[in-house]
Amino acid sequence: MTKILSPEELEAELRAIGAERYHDKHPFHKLLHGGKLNKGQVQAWALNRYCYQSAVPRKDAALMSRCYDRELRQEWAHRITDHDGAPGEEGGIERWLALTTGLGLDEDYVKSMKGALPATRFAVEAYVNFVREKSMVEAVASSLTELFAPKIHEERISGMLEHYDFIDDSVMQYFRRRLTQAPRDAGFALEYVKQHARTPEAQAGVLDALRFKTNVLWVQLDALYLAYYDPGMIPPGAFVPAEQDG
Ligand SMILES: O=C(O)c1cc(C(=O)O)c2c(n1)C(=O)C(=O)c1cc(C(=O)O)[nH]c1-2
Repeated sequence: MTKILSPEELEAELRAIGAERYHDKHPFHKLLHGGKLNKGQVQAWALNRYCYQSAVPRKDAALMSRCYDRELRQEWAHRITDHDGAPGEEGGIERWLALTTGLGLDEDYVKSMKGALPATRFAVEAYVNFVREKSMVEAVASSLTELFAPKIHEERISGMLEHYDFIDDSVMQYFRRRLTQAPRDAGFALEYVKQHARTPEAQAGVLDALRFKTNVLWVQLDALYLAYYDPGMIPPGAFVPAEQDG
């Protein structure tokens, strides 16, 4: 029989999952941050990652549509405008497009997602569906990878600015903004999960939700690695970097 964990023990288990499985451990991220990729490979990463960015507000809207707790909705709502922006105000998706445009990609092509890898599209849609279908506490727990995001964003800002002459500070604004947004969001989600997962079954569910989400992130980097690094197996229809970019 599984025993019930105290809120502190549950937090420790959640953090252990991040320490073992978060995508900062993936070889593709090490290549990206360490300056080991060429411009075409960085373009491929950025245009695939656009799919994730554009799915995040949809998954947050899916969560809100099923939520009967007004206070939770009140707290969750800003996540949508953080990404989509408000009228006259820039959001995360526009900041992401500043990065892809700065890398020389056509905005309409990026937004069309036509060049994205099949695995990227399946993975991000699996995240939206997970949030649509699972319990509220599992849906909230699936966002908890964000507990581990600030460290990777710091590494990305410094690593990419240092190593790539085609990256400058103006296109890294997306990550700078996330340095304050992610801890606030993750802190709230962690408290919610600690308070609401109070049976062994619910606790097993939230731990699995976080494992699921680390897989959503990991598999996207596996696909980038195989298509654009080694062995260079680009699926039909996916983005092909221009010759001069390496
Ligand atoms: O660059 C990254 O490695 C990274 C990871 C994650 C994450 O851990 O899910 C998010 C983000 N960035 C991010 O920028 C973001 O807005 C975001 C929202 C969410 C979420 O699950 O609601 N994760 C993430």
